[in-house]
Amino acid sequence: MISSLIDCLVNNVTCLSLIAIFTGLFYYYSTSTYGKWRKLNLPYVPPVPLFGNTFRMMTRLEHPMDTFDKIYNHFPDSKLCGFYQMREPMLLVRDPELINTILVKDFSYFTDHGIDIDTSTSTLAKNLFFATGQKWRTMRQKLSPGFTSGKLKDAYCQINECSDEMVSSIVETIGKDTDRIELKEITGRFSTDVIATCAFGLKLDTIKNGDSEFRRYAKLLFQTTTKQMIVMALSTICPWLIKILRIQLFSLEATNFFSKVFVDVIKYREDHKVVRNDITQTLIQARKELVLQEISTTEDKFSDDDIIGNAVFLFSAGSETISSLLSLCLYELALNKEIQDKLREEIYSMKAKHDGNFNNDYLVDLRYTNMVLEETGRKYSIGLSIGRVATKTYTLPDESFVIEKGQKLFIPMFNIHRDPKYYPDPLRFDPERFSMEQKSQRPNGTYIPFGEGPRQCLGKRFAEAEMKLVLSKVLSKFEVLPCEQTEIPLDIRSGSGLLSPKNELVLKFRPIIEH
Ligand code: HEM
Repeated sequence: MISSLIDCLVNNVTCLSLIAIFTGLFYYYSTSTYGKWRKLNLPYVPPVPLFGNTFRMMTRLEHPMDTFDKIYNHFPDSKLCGFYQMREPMLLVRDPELINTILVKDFSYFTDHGIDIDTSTSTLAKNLFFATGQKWRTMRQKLSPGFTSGKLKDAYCQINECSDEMVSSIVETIGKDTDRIELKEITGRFSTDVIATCAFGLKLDTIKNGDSEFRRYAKLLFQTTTKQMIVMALSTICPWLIKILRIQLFSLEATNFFSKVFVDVIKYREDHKVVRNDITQTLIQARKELVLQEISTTEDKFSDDDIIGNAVFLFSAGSETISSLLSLCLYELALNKEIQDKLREEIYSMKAKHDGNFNNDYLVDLRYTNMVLEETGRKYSIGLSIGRVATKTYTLPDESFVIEKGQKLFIPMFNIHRDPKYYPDPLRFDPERFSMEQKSQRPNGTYIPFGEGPRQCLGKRFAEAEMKLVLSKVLSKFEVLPCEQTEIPLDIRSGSGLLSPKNELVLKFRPIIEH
């Protein structure tokens, strides 16, 4: 009896000791990085064990936009401050001049995005955005020819066709029973059709025929799911576990769907010797040089998966981003009638000047439209932030701080774009902020919706041309107005990885007679 009591006690003590040791080790591990900013004497937001400063974000109690807003505003007078994303020490760069130095002048120290992702687990992860070092440099060089102004000119005609389809679809809807149009859906269908035809020669007709698998899967790729949040959390706590278990970050269903489509497109073009002046052709050329001829070195080996991964990335980057920004632009135009009228006046007069040719000169002449789009990109920086990692140790130009190799940087573009120091009354939609005069008064690094420097968005010019063309067509035919279903103010905390309207975005479309 006594011996069994002793056994039980010993067992319990062993068990409790093990739990205590494990808890102690776990606590130590989860907080072991938290001394970094204190030691470096950098202002920082005090972290909580394991979650750092991102507990509410990681548990989805708060949108990332709100989490980073609080961190950004914590130290209004600091150039740099620290925070912890789970246990990862992050350096938040608040100073625009320094941001510009990092992105442009001293880019060679900060060439990578600093996203921890095991590219061997998913075809989709093998794309330019996640690529690092020499592999990024080689692939960027191969893909850039697909986005030159010459290639863009070839795309105008296809973008115009899709814009006409969008106008017809609005006319059809209005002719039926309602003049209310839900913008997220129609702009999403439009941008899906544009990227499919311009980049891959696929005529999807999503606008005419309703939802398509392409649109469904493209949306899926940008959605931040609970699984993704868990994988992201795990990748900062125990990255080795993700590697061992080969956990996929992206939807396998969507990855398989797109992989099959693009394998088929490339195979068809090669088998039938079809040559077109588009992004697929650029990818085929990259495949020839990097995969088939193996021009690359061992440091940057490429496989067919790299080609497919980039095709899928370009497809999704080209559809979801434009659809969000276009919806937000039309929303602001509906709420700001004078700006809309001024924009329409410019479209009419430039159409007359260029005899109705929507060519490059026409687009260059759309100066006010450009200002409207710039202001949309400022107020709604859909990417929220830009990431970089120091690929070499870097001393700040004023020698006040050393950024050590491997340090991840967080560039808060959304917050800079809404900082009253650079943009007074930041929630007011005012394209005049982008007049030559006002622009020249702002420091570099205060306007970066597409990033900046050698790693700037590859599709920037494509995106700008596409939005100018579709606005030209739609606003020539319709006046957009708010209605009782329009959400004011608009909540942009959507569940996708991008900032975009959380709920339906409904506007009233009133046909106008073009003069
Ligand atoms: C309104 C539309 C868009 C916005 C606001 C946007 C924004 C961005 C941003 C902020 C980056 C990161 C830049 C950096 O790290 O400095 C980026 C990268 C990228 N974007 Fe876009 N983008 C848009 C449309 C597009 C389109 C239409 C495409 C292609 C069809 C595209 C392709 C890419 C690629 C390939 C990268 C990675 C570049 C690299 O790492 O070298 N984007 N974009």
